[in-house]
Amino acid sequence: MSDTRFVPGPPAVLVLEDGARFTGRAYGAVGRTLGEVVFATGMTGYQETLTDPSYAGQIVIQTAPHIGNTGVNTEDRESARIWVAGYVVRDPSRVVSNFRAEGSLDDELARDGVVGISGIDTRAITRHIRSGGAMKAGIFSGEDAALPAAEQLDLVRRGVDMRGRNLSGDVSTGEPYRIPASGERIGTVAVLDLGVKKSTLTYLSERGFDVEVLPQSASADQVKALNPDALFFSNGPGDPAASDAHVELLRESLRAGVPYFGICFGNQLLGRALGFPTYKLPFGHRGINQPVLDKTTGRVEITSQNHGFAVDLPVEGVHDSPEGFGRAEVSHYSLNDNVVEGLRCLDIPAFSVQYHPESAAGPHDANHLFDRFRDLVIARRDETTSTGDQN
Ligand SMILES: NC(=O)CC[C@H](N)C(=O)O
Repeated sequence: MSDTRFVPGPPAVLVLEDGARFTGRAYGAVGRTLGEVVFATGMTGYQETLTDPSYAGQIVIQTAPHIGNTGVNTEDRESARIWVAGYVVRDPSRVVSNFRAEGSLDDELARDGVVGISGIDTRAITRHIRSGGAMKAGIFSGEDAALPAAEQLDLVRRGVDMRGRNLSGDVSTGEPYRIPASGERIGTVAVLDLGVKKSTLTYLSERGFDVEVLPQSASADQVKALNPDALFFSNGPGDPAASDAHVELLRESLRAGVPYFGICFGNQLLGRALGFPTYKLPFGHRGINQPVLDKTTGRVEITSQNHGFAVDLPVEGVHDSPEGFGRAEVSHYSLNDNVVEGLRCLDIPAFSVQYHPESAAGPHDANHLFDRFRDLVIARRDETTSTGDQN
């Protein structure tokens, strides 16, 4: 148990684009931050949530009231830093109490310069957003808390909209790197890092892939130079409609018959590559208790999710790809609201899910999808060996 004690910071205010104001105390860094306000319903796993790069540009409201109890540790980080644009909590733990803790969340937020606010009725704001939709917001603390309310609101309204936003360059690795297979080696997977989480790379390596991680700016030639047995696009922040270069990169690889698996942003980009549009959800899905039906097995999985956009397709039926990639179907959908949660191509070796089979945080119901990917790659390899197809 650490003796790090949380002392509530100076007054702070959360201002929403529609004019709503909620007062509290500074938590983490003191100052000003702007972003899109969204809520996450996970009862555990705040550290994994905060270090998920998909949250870049977003002010996250945690509906679980008590946050920070177990502090922070190196092992539970999903990336090198906290990525949320701001953090809104009800009741930060006064003490850190866990044998794995290396420090407090309050200090970690401050270290990464993340402005937060505590003492907020997070459930009330969640209900507000549930009816009003995700919107722009700002947290103002310290000197910024004293700015006139009209000025604060003006700053919030002039903030950047998540629609049309490409944030991949902010979160992706600058340089390629490699993680060797830790299981029995089956081949090489090229991973386009659009904001990848550590757990995803671990799962891929454990399934026998040498994992070649590429920056989001990678060219088709860079991918080809690796002669990969498979391609993977990660989760990531931003609007999939603003990622044309990634869509083109994916199309080129799909045309060459390279097996593909995508998670979250990688699902939206598969949808776009096939020629289907994406759209913005009213308030998104963020939490670790989201029920999804896997149509291919008839099983329900309780999944970890974090998305504000989705692929626009009817969940029933088979859909012809307007881009000439054959037939595709919705393989998974949300049992809460029928939103598309997975795609499966019937004529090319490609599939993807909108949710997070790597969990972290969340239940492990969907981990088997990494096996599905490995099996797809092995099947494709056996097929090309027997037909002499060198694609
Ligand atoms: N976790 C993700 O990959 C999120 C994808 C996308 N940025 C969305 O909000 O829908």
